[in-house]
Amino acid sequence: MEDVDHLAHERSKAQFDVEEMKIVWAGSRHAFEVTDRMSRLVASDPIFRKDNRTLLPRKELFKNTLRKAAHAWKRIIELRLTEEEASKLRFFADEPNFTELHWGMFVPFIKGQGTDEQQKKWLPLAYKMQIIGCYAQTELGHGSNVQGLETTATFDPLTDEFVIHSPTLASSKWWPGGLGKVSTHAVVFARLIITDDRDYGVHGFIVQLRSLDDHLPLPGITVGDIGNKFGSGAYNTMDNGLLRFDNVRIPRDQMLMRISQVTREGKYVQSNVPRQLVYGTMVYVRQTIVADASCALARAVCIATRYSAVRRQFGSQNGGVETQVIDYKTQQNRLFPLLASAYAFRFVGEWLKWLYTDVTQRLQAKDFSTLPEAHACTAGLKSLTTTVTADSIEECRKLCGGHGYLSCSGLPELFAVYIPACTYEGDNVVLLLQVARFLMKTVSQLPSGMKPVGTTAYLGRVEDLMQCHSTVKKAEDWLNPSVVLEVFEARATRLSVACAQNLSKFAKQEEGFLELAADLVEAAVAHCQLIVVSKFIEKLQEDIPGKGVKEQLQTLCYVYALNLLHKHLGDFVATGCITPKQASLANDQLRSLYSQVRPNAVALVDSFNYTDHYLSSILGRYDGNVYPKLYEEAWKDPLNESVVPDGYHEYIRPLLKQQLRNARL
Ligand SMILES: CCCCCCCCCC/C=C\C/C=C/C(=O)SCCNC(=O)CCNC(=O)[C@H](O)C(C)(C)COP(=O)(O)OP(=O)(O)OC[C@H]1O[C@@H](n2cnc3c(N)ncnc32)[C@H](O)[C@@H]1OP(=O)(O)O
Ligand SMILES: Cc1cc2nc3c(=O)[nH]c(=O)nc-3n(C[C@H](O)[C@H](O)[C@H](O)COP(=O)(O)OP(=O)(O)OC[C@H]3O[C@@H](n4cnc5c(N)ncnc54)[C@H](O)[C@@H]3O)c2cc1C
Repeated sequence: MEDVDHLAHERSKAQFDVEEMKIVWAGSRHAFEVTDRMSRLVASDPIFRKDNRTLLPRKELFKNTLRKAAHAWKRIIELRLTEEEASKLRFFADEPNFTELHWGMFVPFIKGQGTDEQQKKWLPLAYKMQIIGCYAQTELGHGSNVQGLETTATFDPLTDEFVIHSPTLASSKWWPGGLGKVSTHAVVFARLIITDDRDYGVHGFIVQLRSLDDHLPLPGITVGDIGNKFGSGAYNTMDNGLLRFDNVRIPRDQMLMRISQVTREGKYVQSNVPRQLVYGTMVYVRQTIVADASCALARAVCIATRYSAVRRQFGSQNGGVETQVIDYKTQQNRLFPLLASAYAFRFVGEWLKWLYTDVTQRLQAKDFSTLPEAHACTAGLKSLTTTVTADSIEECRKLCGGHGYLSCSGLPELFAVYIPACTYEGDNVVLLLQVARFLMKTVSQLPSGMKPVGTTAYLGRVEDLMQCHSTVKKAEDWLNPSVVLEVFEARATRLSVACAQNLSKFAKQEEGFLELAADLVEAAVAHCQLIVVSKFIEKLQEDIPGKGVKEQLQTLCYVYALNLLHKHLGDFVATGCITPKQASLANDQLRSLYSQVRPNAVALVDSFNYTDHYLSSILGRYDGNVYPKLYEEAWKDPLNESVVPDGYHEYIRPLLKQQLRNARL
């Protein structure tokens, strides 16, 4: 009972309107209403229970996932859910499965790359789930280097077909989610080869893999699961697959032909659009991964914050209660920047969604000018937010001490499910190198008078930013958005310009890129952090209703920025943006901001509006009733089903008897 009181008291200290903050977090009143309704629907349905997940063997686990996915689809149809509601329902069901790839990649790929006719043929089947699709790009030998893929699609003019073939072991498709056991169809990336034996590079094809009658692989197709992955439960609910083609024939019209076509005569026709549009689905998914990062981070932070308010260690005097661990400055210094990052990623995710919608509309009007920026922003922010989120989930586990290591804390499985986000949809370092390439191009165009726009507009003020020195004289001076923004812009500019200067010393730019890759990655990170800081500041310019809500967000924005400044002090001081004295003032200010966050911390994580079902964590329970529930949970473990364990007679008893005999000798 005592723990329940702790959180009630915490909630009573909040200095802002939590209900209004929930709406800010959700993005709008409508989004809040849909999210709230869907999360409760899932939480109240026993089929979506997930407390036994980590104990199930893979086959049972997988079958259970299929059951849940089928049940989710049944509910979506019965309740006539909209696309938005259906996607929220799947989100709160909270179990990676084939439907993510079907809805998240297969359908968007056909929408983005299919001609009107192709869309008319395939989309209705996919929408009704009469076919199930996946995204088969990566191969055993090549993932990052998409141009290096080896699967071939050779046009046969005699039959008007493509022959899909895996010429080497390394060309086996390897990793696609949903491929191993479920998908009937796949979008397959293969090198297009036309009769003249010319290789036209990588293109997307729709290939049927399994019979729609008995689910057996079609002739020429070898398909299966790639095996168990990191952690128990976790991502093992997904059937990541392998796939080989032995001269499999598909009709010509199954090459996705919006961007380029092969005619009946075998002529290659390139529409007047950049060929990179074939990577468009990756841009779309990277953008969704950024939004998803804020959710995963918020989930870990919610658990760690509530538990830190419940947990007490040391500091009792005269038999009084001990100190809540959340009151230790070290705990605050580790936890509150993560809380601030969750909000920061939420807002940059909202902005990125806007950017993606904008570039999509422009592409439809044949305006390709913002495509490089959209690629750089989605790649860079995907990399930054997933790296921070993965590291932060582990930090939250440590913030929960020993109990964080228990499965029922929810953190080990969250970590195991989340960490591949640093690799899929582009390895995070490879993606940062793409950002660096974009930055170097922008800097190299400055002398010709080219005015950078969008997220690189600050580079247009390169001369000022190379010279400026922060004017901060006292700690409170850091509580000024333009002061903060200026130092982040100056640091990003100076790191990019230094890289560009070093690159110019190489005779061949590609050689320079390889040699300076580590510095280039640091410049890219500085640029991406600047985007997050600036979008948080922009968010604060909006009219945000609700008592105290804006003030809380302001505090979190400064926590986010000043903590980054503290962590990357080397960059800021070495590039001369700030002095060591100003850095120390920033740290003083940060400490005082932590004191402002402290009374609001529990209410700030309540604002995520997560159900106990979604959190699946005894440490993060809304009521804070941690110890009785931990005690109860321990007894549910299969090891505790019998008092004396299986194996006692074979292995423990003989051992004990042996020792007894030895002792007597
Ligand atoms: C509805 C609800 C939501 C659902 C959510 C669903 C999501 C569920 C998530 C499920 C979990 C997992 C799924 C995982 C799926 C996958 O992993 S799919 C495979 C992903 N693979 C990759 O990401 C590979 C990474 N590699 C690449 O992207 C590229 O090859 C690379 C960017 C490294 C390109 O390298 P280059 O060597 O430069 O190659 P090239 O192709 O020649 O490019 C030259 C040129 O093009 C520019 N470029 C590159 N990519 C893009 C792009 N995507 N868009 C626009 N422009 C691009 C590049 O910058 C170069 O430009 P330049 O001006 O010539 O320098
Ligand atoms: C859980 C999961 C789900 C996936 N789902 C799918 C899917 O549905 N469909 C699909 O097609 N694929 C999928 N993938 C594959 C995924 O997209 C690739 O694994 C990813 O793009 C990384 O490529 P890679 O494995 O080739 O890594 P590699 O490129 O081999 O990376 C290995 C190391 O080399 C480094 N490296 C590589 N190139 C460079 C470079 N140029 N400069 C510096 N360092 C470099 C990387 O940073 C990394 O440290 C999935 C992967 C996982 C883990």
